[in-house]
Amino acid sequence: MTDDTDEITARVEEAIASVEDPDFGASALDAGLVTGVEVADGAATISVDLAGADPEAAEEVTEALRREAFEVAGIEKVRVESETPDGGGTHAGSAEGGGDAHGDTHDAGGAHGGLSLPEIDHVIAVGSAKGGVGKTTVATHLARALADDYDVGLFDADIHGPNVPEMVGVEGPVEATDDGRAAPAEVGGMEVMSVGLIANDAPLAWRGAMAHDALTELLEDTEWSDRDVLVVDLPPGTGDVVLTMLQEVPVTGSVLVTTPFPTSLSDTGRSAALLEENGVPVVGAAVNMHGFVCENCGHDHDLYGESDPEEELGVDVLAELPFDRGLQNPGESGEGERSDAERPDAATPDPVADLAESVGEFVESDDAGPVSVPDSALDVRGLPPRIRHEQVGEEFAALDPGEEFYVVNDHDPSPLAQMLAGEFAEESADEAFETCEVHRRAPDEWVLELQRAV
Ligand SMILES: Nc1ncnc2c1ncn2[C@@H]1O[C@H](COP(=O)(O)OP(=O)(O)OP(=O)(O)O)[C@@H](O)[C@H]1O
Repeated sequence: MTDDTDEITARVEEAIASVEDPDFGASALDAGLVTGVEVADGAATISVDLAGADPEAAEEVTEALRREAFEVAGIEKVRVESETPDGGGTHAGSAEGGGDAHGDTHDAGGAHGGLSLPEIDHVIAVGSAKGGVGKTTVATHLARALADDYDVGLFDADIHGPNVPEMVGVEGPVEATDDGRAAPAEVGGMEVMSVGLIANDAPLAWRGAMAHDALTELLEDTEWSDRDVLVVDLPPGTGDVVLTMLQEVPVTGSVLVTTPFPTSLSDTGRSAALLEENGVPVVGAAVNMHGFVCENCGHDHDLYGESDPEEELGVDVLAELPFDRGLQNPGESGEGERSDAERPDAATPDPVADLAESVGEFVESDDAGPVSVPDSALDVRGLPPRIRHEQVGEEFAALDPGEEFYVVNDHDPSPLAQMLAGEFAEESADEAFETCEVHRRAPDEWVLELQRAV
C-alpha cells in the first residue's frame, strides 16, 4: 500500500465511522458490522457482516456507508460487499475453468454452500419426467460404461423405488466406517450407494420422514473414494426430492431419459426446462425403447417413426436404445450372464458407449468446469436487494463499450440482467450487452457475465 492509499483508506474509515449500527447505537465500525476497508485505484471496498441484521437496518447502514465513502476525496467508486456465509471473505476470487475430469481441479460444492462432496469432481444427474421409462437402466449402464475410463460412483436417489442395487447385483446392508459414515458397495469397478443398501435399523435420518433431507445426508455421509464422476439416478418427475437434489447438490450436468412416445417427449421437455431454471446444463437425452430388433428376422423395427425427439425436446439426443432384454440387467452387462470379474472384457452396447462418450466429453470440457471469475467481480451476495441493484447499475454504467463485467450472486442473477437491459437499452437487451451469460458455480453461487455493447 502506498502512503497515498494509506491516507485515503484512513479518510474512508474516518468518514464511515459516523455511520451507526442501529442495533447497538454505536459506530458500525466499532460494532463489528464493518469488517474491513480496502482502497485501490480510487475504489473503496467496504466489507460488512450483515448476518442476523434486520433487513431494513441492513439497507440503511449499507446505503449510509456507501454515501459517506463517496464523499471522500480520491474515491471514485465504492463497493459494499457482504461476508459470505462460508467465511470465504468478500471476493469472488478466481477459479480455473475447465480442467481434466481425471485431475483434481474440481470439488463438487462445499466451499460456497450446498452439499460438500470433496471426493467428487463431477456430478451427472440422470432424470426423467415419468417413471418406468428406463432411467435407472440408463443411469446404471452409463455408470458402468464410464467406469471403463474414469473413477465412477453411482448414487441411487430414487428414494421411493431404489432399484439400483438389484440392477447392479449388490445386496445391503453396507458397512458403517469407523467414523460413522456409510461405506459404498463396490461392484464392476465402481462405488454404489442407495437407500436400498441401508439396514432397516440404521441409526439414520437417512430413513426418516423428510425424504429429501435424508437423501442429501446419505449422499454427503457416504465415504466415497476420489471419484471423477458420480452418476445420480434421480427419482422420476419434478417433485421435492428432485428439486432438493438440484438445489443442494452441485450438479455438473444432466442426462434426460425418455421414450419416443409423444406425451413422454412433451413431459421431458418440461423436465429440461426445470433443469435449466436451476442452472443445471442438460448434456442431452437418451431415447429409450425407440424400437426393437426382431430376434427372428434381425431387423430394427422403429416403433415411433413419426416422432422427432430432438426437435420436441430442444436438446441433443445422445443415444437411442432399442428394447433389448440384454439391457435389462446391467449387472450382467448385456447379453448373457457375466460375472463382475468377467466384466472388463464385456462389450458395452453401442448406444450406451455413445452416451458415455458424450458425457465423458462433457465432463472434460470447459462447460463442466466452474466459470473463471476475476478478482474484479462484484460480489453482491448477502446484500439487501436495493443495494445489489444500485451497485450493479452504477458499475455497469461506468463500463467502457465492450468492457466485461462479472457479478456474483447467491441466486439466479437473470433479473439483474433484465434490470440492466431495461435501464440501458432502448428496445432490446441486445442493445445493452455484447454478451450476457448466466453460470451456476454452486447452488448458492451464480455468476452473471456481461460485456457492454460496443
Ligand atoms: N431398453 C430397454 N430394453 C428392455 N427393457 C428395458 C429397457 N429399458 C428399461 N427396461 C425395463 O423396463 C423396466 C423399467 O426400467 P427402469 O427401472 O430403468 O425405469 P425407471 O424409469 O428407472 O423407473 P422408475 O423410476 O419408475 O423406477 C425395467 O424392468 C427395465 O429392465
